[in-house]
Amino acid sequence: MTAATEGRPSPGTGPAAGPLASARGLTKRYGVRHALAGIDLDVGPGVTGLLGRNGAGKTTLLRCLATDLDPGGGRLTVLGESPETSAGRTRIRRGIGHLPQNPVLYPHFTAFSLVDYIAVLKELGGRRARHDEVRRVLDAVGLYDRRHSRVRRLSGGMRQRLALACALLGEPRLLLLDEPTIGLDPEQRIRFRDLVSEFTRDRGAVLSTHQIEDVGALCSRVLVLDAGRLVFDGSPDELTGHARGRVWSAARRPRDAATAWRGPDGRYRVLTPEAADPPADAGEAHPVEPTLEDGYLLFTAERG
Ligand SMILES: Nc1ncnc2c1ncn2[C@@H]1O[C@H](COP(=O)(O)OP(=O)(O)OP(=O)(O)O)[C@@H](O)[C@H]1O
Repeated sequence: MTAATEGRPSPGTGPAAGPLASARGLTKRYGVRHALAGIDLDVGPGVTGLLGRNGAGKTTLLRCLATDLDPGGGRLTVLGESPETSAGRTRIRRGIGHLPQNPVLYPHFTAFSLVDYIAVLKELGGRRARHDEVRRVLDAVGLYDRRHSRVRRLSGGMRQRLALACALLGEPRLLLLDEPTIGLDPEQRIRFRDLVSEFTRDRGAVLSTHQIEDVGALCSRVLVLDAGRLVFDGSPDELTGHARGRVWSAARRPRDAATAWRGPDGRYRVLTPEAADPPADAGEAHPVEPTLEDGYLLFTAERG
């Protein structure tokens, strides 16, 4: 079933020139712990992938961009606006869509009423245009047919898609997505990729994820955070290239590999610290083409 699309609100407006978001020396501390330790960053159109270990600072960065958290220091602009003033924060919130990690959804609401409630909070147009917009985003995430279902009766993946529908309301210029594909089945993940890819033809998205395949499939640029610092900023191909000549299929697990794991064929995928010959204790070994995951694993392994 297709939702009505007429009368939908126009994309969030605001200063058009310049990056969609820009940070200089951005810091955020929780007590003595630096969650962000001086981030310099410009976010442009397209999908920017944000990778990093658990606790690296990805959610903190997204929450600062979403004006949900006050950074402790540095300069930040989002959609050309500073979040330091109340008026600036309001304009940013109207122009972005934020899918937080572990979104809280009211269980007794129906899917439609929940998205409509968020649309009211976002002050999206009159009732008719707002309802058209609610139907549009529910349709976009494949939940239009479940619009009358109570949130508590939806599966985990459906709830995640419902939260994504809320983030898409009002055609924001910048989408901030914190682990959006958690719990999605493979079909819905592809649908999600297509949706975000179409969406970012003329807008931007920052996608924090541990699903490296999503980064390879969607992102023109990838950032790696490590202990609150930006340690890599480049294309997925460049990150993959980091592992070139350092990935082996080996008969045995060598002692000094950066990373090694046993595959279903009983052989070991071995990532070596240096581009050199395979480790002598790996037994029979031959080089294999690196993946984005190899590049990321080697890059983070080098940082201890
Ligand atoms: N509310 C909080 N109070 C105290 N410390 C916090 C808080 N939120 C995050 N932290 C700390 O800040 C650091 C960065 O956390 P953050 O959630 O941004 O990491 P992340 O990269 O998103 O991790 P993950 O991949 O596990 O979601 C961690 O050391 C974390 O323990």
